Amino acid sequence: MEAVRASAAWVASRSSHVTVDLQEIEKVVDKIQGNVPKVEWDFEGIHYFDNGPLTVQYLFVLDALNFCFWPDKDLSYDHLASGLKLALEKDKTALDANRLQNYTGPEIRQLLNWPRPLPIEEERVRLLHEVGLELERSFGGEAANLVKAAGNSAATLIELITRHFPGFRDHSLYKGHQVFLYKRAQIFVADLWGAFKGQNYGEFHDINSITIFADYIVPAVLRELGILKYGSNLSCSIDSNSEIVPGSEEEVEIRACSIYAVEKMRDLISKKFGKQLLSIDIDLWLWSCGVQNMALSHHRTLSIYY
Ligand SMILES: Nc1nc2c(c(CN[C@H]3C=C[C@H](O)[C@@H]3O)cn2[C@@H]2O[C@H](COP(=O)(O)O)[C@@H](O)[C@H]2O)c(=O)[nH]1
Repeated sequence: MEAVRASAAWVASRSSHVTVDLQEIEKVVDKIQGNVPKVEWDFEGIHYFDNGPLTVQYLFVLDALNFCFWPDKDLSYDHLASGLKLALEKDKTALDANRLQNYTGPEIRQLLNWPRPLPIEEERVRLLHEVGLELERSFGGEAANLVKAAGNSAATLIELITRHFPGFRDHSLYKGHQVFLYKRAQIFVADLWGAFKGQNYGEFHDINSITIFADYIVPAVLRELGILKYGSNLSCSIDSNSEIVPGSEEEVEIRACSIYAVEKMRDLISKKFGKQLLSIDIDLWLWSCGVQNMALSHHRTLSIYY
């Protein structure tokens, strides 16, 4: 994930709407004494898990749809995770590759037991079809085979996912440079690692190469901590719930600076306290703080990537 780390640093060094405050990072690191509170994967108790290939299929479909919940104020990630879990418990074939290729918008709603159209529903339909089709074409219909093909390397798995599934190619252009963010591909690796506790389908020798997952919750937490500082125009837009245009400098800076800030935090913890933390663990801590703070205002971008 060197491309993610390097391009995020490139953006951070040229950023004008967002600044990373290194002193605030140091204050936070000192306050927690280098000990990031441990948050268990599935602390919410909402995910499907059977310790086998169906769990891998579940997590891949989950992360294919793991984006943009905020336009419906009653909808959250939890509905997606628990909705797919229930659907699978009722019918073990619900996420089979041939079924994924044929779902319609209303059928996905039914699957998730959601009473009205989902945000950017047509894109969710298209992405499910893409996942079903390519899993069938190249991986015998099973996400478990995709994971096996990566040979226990997180970087290889992300490379395979982004090569085979265009919907996971979370790139942007910033001042003429290509920026790699890979939020949903990386979170899939982290979900495997968390669910299978680093064993079996969750065993990756290079799990430390993963960065945080640049969504709309973690940047809001970093801003609340004082680590990210926004310029006054951007602050006003976010606090008044105006939409931030996808691919705009503001949006790319928010996401890239979040990745960069956490990598800096990780380096500092290593230097000062001699602890080698995973970005995944920092991410889950920050994200769990964010989703518990209902008052947090986050940036709003219509995006299929996060
Ligand atoms: N950085 C980061 N972003 C994450 C997650 C997760 C869930 N991870 C699961 C894995 C293990 C845990 O037990 C979690 O259940 C979702 N998101 C993002 O949040 C947003 C949804 O927010 P709201 O509208 O309030 O539900 C949306 O962009 C979604 O893509 C994460 O872990 N890290």
